[in-house]
Amino acid sequence: MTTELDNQTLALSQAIILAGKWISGRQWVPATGGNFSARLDKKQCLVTASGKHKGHLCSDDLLTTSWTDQELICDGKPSAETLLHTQIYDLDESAQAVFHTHSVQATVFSRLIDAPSYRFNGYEMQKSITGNTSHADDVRLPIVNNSQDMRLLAAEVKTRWQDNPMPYAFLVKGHGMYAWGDSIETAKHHLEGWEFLIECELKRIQLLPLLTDHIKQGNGA
Ligand SMILES: CSC[C@@H](O)[C@@H](O)C(=O)COP(=O)(O)O
Ligand SMILES: [Zn+2]
Repeated sequence: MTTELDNQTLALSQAIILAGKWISGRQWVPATGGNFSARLDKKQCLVTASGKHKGHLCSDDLLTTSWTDQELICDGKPSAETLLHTQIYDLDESAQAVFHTHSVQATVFSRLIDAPSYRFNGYEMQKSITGNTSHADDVRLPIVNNSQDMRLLAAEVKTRWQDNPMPYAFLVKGHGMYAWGDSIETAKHHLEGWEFLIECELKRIQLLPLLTDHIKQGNGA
């Protein structure tokens, strides 16, 4: 049993380290921003240690952490935002991995929107988010206000979830994105899908004031 757990921990650590290199390569975790985790069981996960560069993680930077409600038990200093990860695991029993990123596009976009969520519609890539089957359907990305108090932020996520289960991601205003999935691979797909959708929408918003009827009508004969 112990050997089995060690092998599972080792495999998940390696997968998170690789994901960190990929995410860092996309410029989504500058400096020591971002944090990652993978579920070990119902109330235990492997989470990145606080203050590490997420593109250069080693296996010692992945800490086994258990929790009950908002109490964390860990031999070490887990991510300052671990409570958001554990909140997601508690709210979504299917969640197996959580990635938190600080991309420029998600950070800027979240600051432009003065509403609790943003509606995406018309993008084929909406189908990269589990449960979405058409570009023609709406998918709303929640935006929660930032706070340095993780208990407060986790409680806010819980309240918002109870109103509307979240589409495997949410934005924290002026801060970044949380994305998750039922495996490390799916969590990466959700992260990449949402980053793509945000980038498209941000570009569309930027270009809208420059759009002329001439361009709209196909740029002439
Ligand atoms: C570079 S400061 C960013 C932190 O305040 C925080 O938002 C973050 O994402 C990383 O915190 P960490 O404790 O390393 O997991
Ligand atoms: Zn952060």
